[in-house]
Amino acid sequence: MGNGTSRLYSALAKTLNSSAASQHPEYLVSPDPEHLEPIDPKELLEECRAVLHTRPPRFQRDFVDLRTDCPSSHPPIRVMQWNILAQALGEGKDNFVQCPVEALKWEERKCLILEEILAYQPDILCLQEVDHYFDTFHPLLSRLGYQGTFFPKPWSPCLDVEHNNGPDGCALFFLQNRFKLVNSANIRLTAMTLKTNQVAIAQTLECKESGRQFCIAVTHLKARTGWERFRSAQGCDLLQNLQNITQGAKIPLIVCGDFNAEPTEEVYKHFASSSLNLNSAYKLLSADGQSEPPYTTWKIRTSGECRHTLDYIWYSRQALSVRSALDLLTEEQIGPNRLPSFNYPSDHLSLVCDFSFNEEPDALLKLL
Ligand SMILES: NC(=O)C1=CN([C@@H]2O[C@H](COP(=O)(O)OP(=O)(O)OC[C@H]3O[C@@H](n4cnc5c(N)ncnc54)[C@H](OP(=O)(O)O)[C@@H]3O)[C@@H](O)[C@H]2O)C=CC1
Ligand SMILES: [Mg+2]
Repeated sequence: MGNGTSRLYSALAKTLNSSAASQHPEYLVSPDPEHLEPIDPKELLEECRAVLHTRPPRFQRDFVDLRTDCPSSHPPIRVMQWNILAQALGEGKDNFVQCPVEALKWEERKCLILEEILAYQPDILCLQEVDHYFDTFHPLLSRLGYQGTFFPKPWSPCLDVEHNNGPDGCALFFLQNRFKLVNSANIRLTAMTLKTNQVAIAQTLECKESGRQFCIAVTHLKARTGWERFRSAQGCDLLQNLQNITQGAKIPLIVCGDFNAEPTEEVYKHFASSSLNLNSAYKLLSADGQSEPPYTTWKIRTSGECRHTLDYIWYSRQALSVRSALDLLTEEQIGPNRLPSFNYPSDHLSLVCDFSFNEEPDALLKLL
């Protein structure tokens, strides 16, 4: 084992002892990433695989080429949307009755999450249910070259769980060598003017290669049946905020989220028909380009099997094209006990898309 690997072991090991943070508000303290050594993603991946050696191999998922007519002179922007399952909720509240407790051990589940991120190497990472930001994801992803932002839920249900690691919330990471942060907004969502427990982060980024700007947002709307009107109001508030941030859709937009809403819900319809002119990227995987996938989350609770489409990547349909999207896991891969499991760390699947800017008509002529 070379020096680099030993350093990594200590980096990973450092994050393994994070449960101590529950006694102190240490989750609010983060080491200065400027003083941390960069990590080679390949070496970190090897470290994760070493920790996971007793587990079954990860599932194979392929990117589906969604050939667009538009040529592009710049590399695509890869965006990952993922509700990673808060550790405190998975162990303390979610009641995944078919998932063995050993499959939820943070020391290993953390490596499964990192393995998924490292396998697809997104340029932008939009996460929900993050309750290990300061002790795990921020230090490690900073060393991989990401700039991160975290916005915790004001009354995170994680705080009700014994030995919790602090509140869960949304996190947004982008690769610093590809983008420059132009502005950033942490948004506490309202519903009919009332402040709610749900949040969003919206950032305007500038691509270093092309100089083009776009806005990227991440959110996690209120869960559970009976809250459809509440989610709808939260969605309207988010759309209003995004209208302002994008100067009325002048700046192209990508919105990632666990909307906790099926495509039949009002909040979905608000997004689909908004004047921001958004399309849902994963519809493009369907034969007619009009249908959402059959599920993005699949679990078994005491109440029974829960198979739903709740997670989306919305994008400005005029300014951006989806070049490819990562296929979902099949029912066979997910297996009879559903998610989470020994080989997949969350009850939600990650969604990953490659975007490119549609060229302005003048630039397009030059490329042809
Ligand atoms: N500490 C305090 O003083 C206070 C604490 N609270 C806590 O906050 C909670 C409400 O917070 P809120 O943000 O509105 O929560 P939500 O209703 O949005 O759900 C919170 C989490 O629970 C998961 N969830 C969804 N359905 C179920 C289910 N059937 N069983 C178990 N978990 C589920 C969701 O995961 P997913 O999105 O993946 O479906 C989500 O991450 C209360 O239950 C309470 O515990 C509230 C106020 C004050
Ligand atoms: Mg959840």
